[in-house]
Amino acid sequence: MDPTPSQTLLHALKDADLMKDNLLEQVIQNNLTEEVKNLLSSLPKESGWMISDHLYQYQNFWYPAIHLQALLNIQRNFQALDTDLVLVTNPKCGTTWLKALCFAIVNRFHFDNPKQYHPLLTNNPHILVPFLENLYMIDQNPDLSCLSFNATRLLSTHIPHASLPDSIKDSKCKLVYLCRDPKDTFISFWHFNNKLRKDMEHGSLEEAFEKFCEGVVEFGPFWDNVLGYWKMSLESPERVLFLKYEEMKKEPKTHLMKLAVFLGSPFSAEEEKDGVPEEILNLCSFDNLSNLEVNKTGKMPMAGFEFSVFFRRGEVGDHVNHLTPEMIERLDKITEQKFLDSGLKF
Ligand SMILES: Nc1ncnc2c1ncn2[C@@H]1O[C@H](COP(=O)(O)OS(=O)(=O)O)[C@@H](OP(=O)(O)O)[C@H]1O
Repeated sequence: MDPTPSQTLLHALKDADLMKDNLLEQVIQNNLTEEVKNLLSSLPKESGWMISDHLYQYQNFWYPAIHLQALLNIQRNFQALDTDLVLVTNPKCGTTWLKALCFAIVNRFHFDNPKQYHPLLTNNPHILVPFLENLYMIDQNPDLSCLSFNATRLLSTHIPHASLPDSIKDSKCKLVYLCRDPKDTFISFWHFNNKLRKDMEHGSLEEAFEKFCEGVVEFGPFWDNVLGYWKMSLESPERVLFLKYEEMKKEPKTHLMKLAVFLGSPFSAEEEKDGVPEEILNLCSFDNLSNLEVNKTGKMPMAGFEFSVFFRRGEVGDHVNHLTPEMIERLDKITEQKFLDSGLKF
């Protein structure tokens, strides 16, 4: 089958910097179907503060055009399997870490000597556990057979619960949701955006903060994205494991053990004695991953940006170095109000 014009363009741009010369906008326009172009013209629209020029509100959440196209493709065509494992996050909440941990847990019997060889040593976690949005961005119905590495297909998404495809809602597949303090999430977003935009205009932190507070951010409002999965985890704890980045940082081993049990692959007493959980934690640690050659110099296929943008500080509380006390108070108030009566706290 001949490649579509957008596939040809993407191929040619494989190593290019999409952020330069507005190439990203060209790719986006090339990949939108007439249906989505028409839909976009009817949706509420805001100027974006991340890499996308604009965000569109669909089913109460905000998306760049290319992700809206992907969402419609996913809603229409993605067929979940009961054995799938879907990792869900708001962007910048620790997705890369969660992907690495889950990949290492689920595949540990294939690579029982991670010091010798492990795919995480030579591949970025986003390659091993791809975003559904990326798979469905260019292709309306991509071949997912490459994901069947073993019985469990590992996938990830930022799609809010309300917009998940029916096939995920109706299947028995498991979901792990990882959330993070919105103040640190916003700051992580802010730095990520600036790295991607390089020498292009960044806009001010204050403007971006205002948009974030209003909920205008990819796959946001942040709080609504969290609440959808929080409620599902309360209703169906066997299907959704709800985790917090801060708690994982504080007690990594406890959470790794919890993850393994939830994923149906608990560590045996012998594995514990042999220090397998510690080995996995070390393999997936910020220090280890961020210092691997692949993550220092490798690039995200098609998008062209460096894998290093997924690693910054990996700490809790960095927002105090960037937000004023007034900003902190404002975000905390919004969080308190949004999570009121939900039992969720940060
Ligand atoms: N292994 C590991 N352990 C702990 N923390 C880690 C790890 N890898 C990445 N990070 C930090 O996670 C932040 C990036 O978030 P995401 O991975 O969710 O980004 S993305 O949504 O996939 O683009 C970003 O947080 P900040 O440092 O606060 O910006 C990364 O540094």
